Amino acid sequence: MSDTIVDPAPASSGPSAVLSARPEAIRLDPATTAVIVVDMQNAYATKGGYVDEAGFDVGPAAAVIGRVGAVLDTARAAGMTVVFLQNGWDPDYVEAGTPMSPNWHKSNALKTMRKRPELTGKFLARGGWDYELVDALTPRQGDLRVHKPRYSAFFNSQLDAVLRARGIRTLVFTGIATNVCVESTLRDGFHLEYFGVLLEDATHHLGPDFIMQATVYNVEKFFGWVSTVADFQTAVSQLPPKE
Ligand SMILES: NC(=O)N/C=C\C(=O)O
Repeated sequence: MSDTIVDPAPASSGPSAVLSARPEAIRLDPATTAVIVVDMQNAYATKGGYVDEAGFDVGPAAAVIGRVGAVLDTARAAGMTVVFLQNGWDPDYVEAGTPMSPNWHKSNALKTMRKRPELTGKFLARGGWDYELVDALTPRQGDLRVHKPRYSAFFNSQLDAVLRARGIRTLVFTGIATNVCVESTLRDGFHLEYFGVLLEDATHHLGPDFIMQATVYNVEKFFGWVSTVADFQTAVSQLPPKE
């Protein structure tokens, strides 16, 4: 582990915390840091939702819900911005695209509904249970919600504008799925000059375990920093509480 501390907001004069991370520690300034909660919707974290019905394992999501909640309590107390992302489309699936869109071909939600017509309209439609955030992670006053129609939250969404308007420089990632929407958004954030931190145990992947390891390797080596919920709590809980 190196002694370097990466500082995304060196001009900031307020209190900051140093987060233990790989490959280097990173300074978190609460005024310029947002916790991004990726798609903690029934679709991705609850039995009977889209990924469960499509054959993926949602079992580990229950523990992730608790860990994300703990991260949010710590972040809100320190005055960090909290952004909930919600993946999906309008109830008529216009935003999902036509066969001219790769999304129409690759989305396992759309494919499962085409294969099992009795499920048509159930998955990821705004206004439906599957699209809703899990009950335990209901947004609080001051938290932001951003709708997104593709894996990366930086495409066809308000995310970049919302973050820039608040002077956010650092994005702390939690949510599902590590290897799809979390990684896509962290990567695109890197290309837009955001500093991305993955709290690995506050995420869950879709697919075999090696795919989680691949994302962690990619983030640590190429796109950002990797840390844990306990290290985030230790660092951020030492900050003075927000007035
Ligand atoms: N939230 C996600 O990572 N979603 C992954 C797959 C999908 O939405 O089909």
